[in-house]
Amino acid sequence: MNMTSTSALPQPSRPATNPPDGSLPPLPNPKARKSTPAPDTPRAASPYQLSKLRAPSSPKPSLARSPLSNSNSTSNLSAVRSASSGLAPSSPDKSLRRTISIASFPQPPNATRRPSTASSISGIPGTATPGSVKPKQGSRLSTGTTSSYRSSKTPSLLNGSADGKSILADARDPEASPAHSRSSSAQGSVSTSATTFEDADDVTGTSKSNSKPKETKGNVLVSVRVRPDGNGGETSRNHGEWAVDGRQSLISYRGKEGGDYYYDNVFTTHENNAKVYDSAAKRLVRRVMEGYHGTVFAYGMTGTGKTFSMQGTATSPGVIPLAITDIFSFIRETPHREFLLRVSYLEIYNEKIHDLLSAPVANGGGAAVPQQEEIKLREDSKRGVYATPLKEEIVQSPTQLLRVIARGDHARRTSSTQFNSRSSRSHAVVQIVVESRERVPAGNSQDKRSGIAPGGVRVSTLSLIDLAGSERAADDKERRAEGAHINKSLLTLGNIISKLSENKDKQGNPIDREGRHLPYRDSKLTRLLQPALSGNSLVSILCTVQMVSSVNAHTGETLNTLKFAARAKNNIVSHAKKAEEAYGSGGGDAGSRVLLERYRMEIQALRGQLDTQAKAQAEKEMKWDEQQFEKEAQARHEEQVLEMQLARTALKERIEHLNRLILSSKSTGVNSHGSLSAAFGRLSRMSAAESGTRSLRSSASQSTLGAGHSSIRPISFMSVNSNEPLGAMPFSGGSFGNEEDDDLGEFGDGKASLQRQVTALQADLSDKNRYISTLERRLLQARRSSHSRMSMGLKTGNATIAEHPDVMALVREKDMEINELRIQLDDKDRMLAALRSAARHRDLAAVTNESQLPEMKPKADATSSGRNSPRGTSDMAQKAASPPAPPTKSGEKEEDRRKNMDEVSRMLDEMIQGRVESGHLEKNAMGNVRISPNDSRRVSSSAEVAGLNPTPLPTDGAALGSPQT
Ligand SMILES: Nc1ncnc2c1ncn2[C@@H]1O[C@H](COP(=O)(O)OP(=O)(O)OP(=O)(O)O)[C@@H](O)[C@H]1O
Repeated sequence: MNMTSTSALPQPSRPATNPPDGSLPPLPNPKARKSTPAPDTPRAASPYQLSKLRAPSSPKPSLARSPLSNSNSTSNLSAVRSASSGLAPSSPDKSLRRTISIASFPQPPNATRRPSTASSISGIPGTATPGSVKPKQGSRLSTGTTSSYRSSKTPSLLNGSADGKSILADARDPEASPAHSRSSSAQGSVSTSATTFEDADDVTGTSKSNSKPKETKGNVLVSVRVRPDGNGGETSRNHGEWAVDGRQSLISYRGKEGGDYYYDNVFTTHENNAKVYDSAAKRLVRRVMEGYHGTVFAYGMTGTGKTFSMQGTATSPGVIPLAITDIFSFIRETPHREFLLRVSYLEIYNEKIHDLLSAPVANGGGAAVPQQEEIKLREDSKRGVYATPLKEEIVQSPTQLLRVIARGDHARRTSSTQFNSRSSRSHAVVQIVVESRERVPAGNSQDKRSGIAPGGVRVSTLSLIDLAGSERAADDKERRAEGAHINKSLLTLGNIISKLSENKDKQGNPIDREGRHLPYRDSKLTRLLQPALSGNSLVSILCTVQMVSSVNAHTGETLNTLKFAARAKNNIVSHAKKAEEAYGSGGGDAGSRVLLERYRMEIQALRGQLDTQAKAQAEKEMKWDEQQFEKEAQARHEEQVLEMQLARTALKERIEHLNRLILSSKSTGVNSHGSLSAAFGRLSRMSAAESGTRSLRSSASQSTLGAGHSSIRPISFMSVNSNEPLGAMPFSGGSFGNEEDDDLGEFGDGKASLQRQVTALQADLSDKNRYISTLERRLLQARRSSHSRMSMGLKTGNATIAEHPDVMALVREKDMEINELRIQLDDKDRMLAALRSAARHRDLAAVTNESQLPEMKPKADATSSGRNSPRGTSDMAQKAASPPAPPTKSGEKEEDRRKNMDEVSRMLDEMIQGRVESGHLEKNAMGNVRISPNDSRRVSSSAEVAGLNPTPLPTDGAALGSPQT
């Protein structure tokens, strides 16, 4: 997460005018200090493999050559260690450090060093040499020819020499650094405590300094590191007029203005970055984690190894990466507190402050990167001096932190100079703000939920500063301008340090011994360092020098650096104390900048919101459930309504269909005369009983019914369509023009399903069938009644005639005559038919005989031709009717005639028998026949209604009295 904020160097939570009472809790320190002036044995590699990390043999390696991604790998670390160990593979001072990767980030290496028998004095023989001071065992020397600077071994937070005095206090302080030996890690982590040296002075906690030690000066560490010769590393211990005694922390110069310079640490050319870190920065870093502000800065001439010491290389990480590793080690090993880290990175270039974390990534080659908005320095009573606006990034792992810093390094301005192919042209300030708070006990869920911790939030700042190197005027104009700014700021820094005193004005501002204000505002660097220089912070100054005997120019610069270091050691007074714990966003030192507190409050607020939202959500869900239930009920209701509607629609359709049928019936009647149509509509469904009195002349209708009309056509229509006289119908005729429409309407109705239509039609059909049967019955009745009426009408109509017996008799007589004539006529017809039949038979027999008797044919032909009588049926009939022709042979002719007569007789008998059977004739016992007494009446009736009686009644005739007649 990125966040823009402001950054400032450590600021006291209490006024600087109120120094702490008594001694500060010291770090636990081993009592045995053994000098381990091992060669520059590389410390275990750290993940700090960044763009600006420089390999000793290959300055300014690119980022691509040292990918950060390898940083966390234990195997890589091992590989790096083994590779780097090649520098002194057979050294008797070979490091015994053991580095084990723990969990997700690398652990600081252990410092288990054997007491070295090698001399820690570089350039100074183990034995006294002319012009030098022979160091005494167990004591520090302060002899010198011209001057002598001695580090005040004051019991302090940083040098651990106060341990003996404050052991009880330290034990009571739960937040003091864990025991120096952290080898108790469950995962096998190793000690992160500083490498220590066996030193009698430290054991007793006393100093052999000539001057009386000041308590608070122990909070400032000053170290000098000698860079190896540039010609392939350190090859000679002889620095000419210089003598370096790492064990004694002594640098002696035997030239002009020579003297002995004692410091807290003097690192020879053999000592590596790990040693430098352990001795110069480690304790400070751990104190920062405990709540103190701390500042580490590297000061020195260009090319002497400031950046090398602060950043290191991939194989030899410097102070910054080792500090980062230690920070996370501390966090991991301090489970009772929780931490929040944020980091910012700025540079002061040409007296302007730039945010290196907001800068766009440089396009390679170390070219100057266009910077964004300039950062201003501001000051307020609470925060002191701070830069704004400055981006701060919250980091959660060493890798992440290293990446952030690597990004800043990449953006930092560097250029090639006379003394350094990749010279830093700016002062770079990394600030790591550490917020910590007592962790809520694990079981206390109530407190955990409320976010209320036993203590407040403590905020401390670790400032890691790589200053630009002082340098002589360069040939290049740009370099000269940069150098001028750099030199000016460094000069200001030196001036301020030289004027530092414990004096303060009434407002608490530091003043020099003459009562003048210190010129912090003369440069951005001193302004930014003001809180640290004013005593609010633990301070560790690492001065780098290079002693090249052949280069005289270096001597002056080296002496200047050594003097700067000596003044810093003597003048800077630190009253550093633990930062106050902040409660709430408004209280305490950091106030609203305390992210941990802000986060706590934010978490609380968010929890509250979460609860509210959860409640709201629950209510919403309940409402939603209710709504869903209602919706479902509504849906069910709607479904039911729909079903009902469908049912109603179906019923309606059925009703409409039925109504349409009714209307159709109406329309077939007379749509223009509704009353009759309605009547007929009803009539069409009337049962036989209901319509029994109605008369329907329907012979035509009957024929129409069977005439192939559509079975679905209403019967009423068919009845009417029969062109019956209107007067004969129970209704008057009308327009049938709607019939087709009705039919179309019935079947063109898309709403009714086919099934319903079929059902309706079936129902209709059955209705019509019933109606047809009713009509048929009625027709039958009508015909019967018609016959009876006609008979009755005849009787009724003849009533007057019957009143006249003569007329009646006459009529009867005439009727009888007519009947008799008819019977005779019929008989004659029958006779004629019988005769013709007989003639046919005869002709047939004749033809048969001729075919059987061919020899007789000429005779027969001759006979026939001789009489010229015609042949054929008519001839035969004539023969049958007329007397038989004289036979050519008497026997045959007689036979034929007899046959013909027999046949005629038989036919007549059959006819008479038929009459007798039908009742027209009566036969008595004698075989004689006569006309039946009832026959005359039947004949007359039949004559009158011949059209209705298809069977003609034969009348008796006297001529038919016997078959012989
Ligand atoms: N102790 C050392 N051991 C090995 N090489 C070193 C050491 N100190 C410095 N160097 C090498 O010397 C060169 C210059 O070092 P460095 O850039 O750190 O100097 P600097 O003081 O930061 O210079 P500047 O002020 O110009 O930035 C680099 O190549 C670096 O690797």
